[in-house]
Amino acid sequence: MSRLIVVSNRVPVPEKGKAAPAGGLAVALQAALKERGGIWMGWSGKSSGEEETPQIKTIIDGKITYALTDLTDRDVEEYYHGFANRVLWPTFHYRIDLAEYGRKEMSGYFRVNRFFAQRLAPLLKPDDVIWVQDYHLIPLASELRKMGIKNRIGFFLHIPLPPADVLLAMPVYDQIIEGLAQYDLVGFQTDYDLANFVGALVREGIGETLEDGYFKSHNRIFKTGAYPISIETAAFAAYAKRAVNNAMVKKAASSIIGHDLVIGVDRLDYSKGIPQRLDAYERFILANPAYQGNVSYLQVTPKSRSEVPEYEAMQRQLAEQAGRVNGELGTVDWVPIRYMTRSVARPILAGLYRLAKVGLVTPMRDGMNLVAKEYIAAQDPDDPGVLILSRFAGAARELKSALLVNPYDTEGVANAIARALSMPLEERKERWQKMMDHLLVHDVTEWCNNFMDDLTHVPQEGDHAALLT
Ligand SMILES: O=P(O)(O)OC[C@H]1O[C@H](O[C@H]2O[C@H](CO)[C@@H](O)[C@H](O)[C@H]2O)[C@H](O)[C@@H](O)[C@@H]1O
Ligand SMILES: O=c1ccn([C@@H]2O[C@H](COP(=O)(O)OP(=O)(O)O)[C@@H](O)[C@H]2O)c(=O)[nH]1
Repeated sequence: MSRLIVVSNRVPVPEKGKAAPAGGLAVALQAALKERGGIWMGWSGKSSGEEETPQIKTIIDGKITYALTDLTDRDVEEYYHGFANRVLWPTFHYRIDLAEYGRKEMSGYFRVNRFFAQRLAPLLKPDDVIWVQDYHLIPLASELRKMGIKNRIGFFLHIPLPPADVLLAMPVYDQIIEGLAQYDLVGFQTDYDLANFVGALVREGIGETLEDGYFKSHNRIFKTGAYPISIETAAFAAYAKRAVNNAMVKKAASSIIGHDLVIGVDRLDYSKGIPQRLDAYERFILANPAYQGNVSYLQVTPKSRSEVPEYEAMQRQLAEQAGRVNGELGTVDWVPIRYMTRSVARPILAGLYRLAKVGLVTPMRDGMNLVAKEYIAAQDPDDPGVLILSRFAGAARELKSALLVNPYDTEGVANAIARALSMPLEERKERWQKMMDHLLVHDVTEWCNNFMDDLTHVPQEGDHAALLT
């Protein structure tokens, strides 16, 4: 069996003495790496300051080698904060109004990808299979190909892929698309993302669909597909069941006696629709005064990408908004919104999800949204809560028994909260069971296996020649 080489911006290096893994993606990829042996390469998350040529540091854990590199201050600024998070992230989340195009950041992005390719190439063997994760590393295959690397290379995009009119607003869209065409398999979260990709290229006359998901563009043939990512469903359900004994979960449980709990869990990001959600919750309380004093809304929102101005501004905006709503609606013995910016470990989150009668997941746009899936997995089968889910999250393509909402419709979301809190047990059970059955089959191991099966069977670079003539 050929080795697997995973490349991603962040690398979940296991920490000594820490039993709980970082998340479903890490669990699945580490399992695949353990089976085949291989390397997980990426950014260490640290800066080397001014030092221009940081070297790879390796950490060996059984059959897995973690290969990490620092980046210079300039690289972090231009590649990560700059192009990845101020151009690709907003554009791919349909927010061209927030995209900041700068030549310096664009060239920094391509430079860092070249640097990753230079560091990776000497570690490769001819039959290794390479799997690149996410928008930070789109040009990596192109750089590897320039160096003569012929291995099978797959790419999975964790975020949405917008339609042509949005995608093409990005000045370097042609280099980004050409970069994708250098892979052998390009995977998206949903059929909608895939259709947007194919539609954009066909409309612009730079791509052509072939049979079986194959696609022709930039003088290459590659496979495309939708591979919805998921969670380690059974394990997560077990965490939630066990979490009743956790001290923090017990404290939370005793603080909501006689109250219904509504929960929201999101990285602090404009794509997650948190201000719009707070508005909807406020509207719900104002329209349903009987719930005043009887419902608590816990919003867990760890800070993220604080160096990017839009994120920094949002931190202030949200704190003010939660404070204002609490000031206006709160009473001596009731706080309507419990707002936390500290992050919570997943096994504890599992317990908090289980306490909540309603899971509020209302992004304006989201690649998948694993919180939605975790909320379902964490429920008590005898008394499950209700998931309110934005139709613009990738998860909505699968979790069709959730209460699907449009996050731009404040009143619609407010009504959904009222409906969820009063939903009869039988309906809750029926909706939950359908979603849980789906997630037990379509878990993160299945996601990983499906992608790997396709990647190991696509024709290798050079074997397409006949098809191209
Ligand atoms: O690494 P950060 O800049 O701190 O950001 C954290 C991650 O955010 C994004 O997550 C996405 O992937 C999820 C799993 O596929 C998906 O459910 C979610 O909808 C996406 O937003 C990003 O894509 C990751 O690369 C980041 O590490
Ligand atoms: O305090 C927190 C908040 C979130 N998460 C985890 O972060 C992930 C968020 O993934 P999602 O796909 O919902 O969104 P992303 O942040 O990747 O855009 C989920 O596994 C959450 O359990 C966590 O461990 N602690």
